[in-house]
Amino acid sequence: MEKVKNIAVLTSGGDAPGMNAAIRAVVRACSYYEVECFGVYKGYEGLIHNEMEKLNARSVRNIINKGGTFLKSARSNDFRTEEGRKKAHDNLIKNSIDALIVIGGDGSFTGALKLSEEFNFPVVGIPGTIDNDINGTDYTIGYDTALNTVVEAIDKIRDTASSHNRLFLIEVMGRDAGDIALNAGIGAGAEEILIPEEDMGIDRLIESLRKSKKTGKTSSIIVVAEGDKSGKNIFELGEYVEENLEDYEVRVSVLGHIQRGGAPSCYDRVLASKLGVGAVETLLEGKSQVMIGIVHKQVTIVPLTTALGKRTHKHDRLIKVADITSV
Ligand SMILES: Nc1ncnc2c1ncn2[C@@H]1O[C@H](COP(=O)(O)OP(=O)(O)OP(=O)(O)O)[C@@H](O)[C@H]1O
Ligand SMILES: O=P(O)(O)OC[C@H]1O[C@](O)(CO)[C@@H](O)[C@@H]1O
Ligand SMILES: [Mg+2]
Repeated sequence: MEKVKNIAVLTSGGDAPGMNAAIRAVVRACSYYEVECFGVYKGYEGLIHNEMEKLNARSVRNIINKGGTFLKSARSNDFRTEEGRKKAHDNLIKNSIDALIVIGGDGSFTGALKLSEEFNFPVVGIPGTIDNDINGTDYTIGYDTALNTVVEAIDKIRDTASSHNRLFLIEVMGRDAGDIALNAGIGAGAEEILIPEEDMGIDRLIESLRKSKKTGKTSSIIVVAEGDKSGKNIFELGEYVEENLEDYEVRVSVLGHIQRGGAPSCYDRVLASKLGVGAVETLLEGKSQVMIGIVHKQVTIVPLTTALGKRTHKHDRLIKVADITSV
């Protein structure tokens, strides 16, 4: 691979708090290592439509503390097609860009890998998603902030649940991953947690709630991940619980997109800074088709194919902790 002189960076998929901090770190690492940096707007959509501009160290001032992504993000259907990726590649070449950093989730990495394989173009991924659903990294950028947002929201709901002796079902994000539900659920002291990776069974849920009522509980919080396996949406689940559990008034709360916003936590800012610098250094070392992640506090480099593979990370221990601590 020839020496990298011009690097482009984009954010893609659902935005996540800390994406700005990651862009800032990429831009400033480029400045440190004296390579040009281009910011691409609106993820792969912007690449297809040639929406990019040169960034310098001053372009990214005062953004480390801001949620969202100033480069904007998008879900691009066109990039899923070979034709779309060809347009994107043509624009990279037209702007003399010789490597691309993609900050995003699993879908964004899948797209990056395809682009790289089809055109032999160097890419490095930085995991940026609140879902924490990427293999080969302990944390993704935005996850810690989202957890804190969820815990704060559940704490507030607990106040009203307790005042009215009610049972609340609270839906959190996570189509395929229970990380937010499980960790925020434990952190907020939820009685039950439903996640996509584990089918608890509705009858066991009712039984368990009935038991805890008998032990003197007067209100309950059930955290439900979007992709839970009950086969019912959260409102249907709420109705089912109300019909099958005596003496409880049930309410449903969907936390929604507040989980994606807000100022990044210090953890996410530092993580984003480490991974942003690591991504530029990795490209300058001539590596490609890899993700920069964090494992046991160490920045690590793993193939994108590994990042996209089945997660080795298991929830078993946390599920047990949740069971023991929620009685
Ligand atoms: N199979 C694929 N082939 C090509 N491009 C893809 C593919 N999957 C996803 N992409 C591209 O990546 C973009 C982002 O993917 P996706 O919407 O799955 O979000 P993500 O990166 O997984 O983030 P999050 O899950 O946090 O929202 C898609 O809009 C699309 O442009
Ligand atoms: O509203 P959107 O952008 O389609 O995204 C919703 C999805 O994105 C995620 O928040 C990840 O960013 C998922 O947990 C959620 O299912
Ligand atoms: Mg995803």
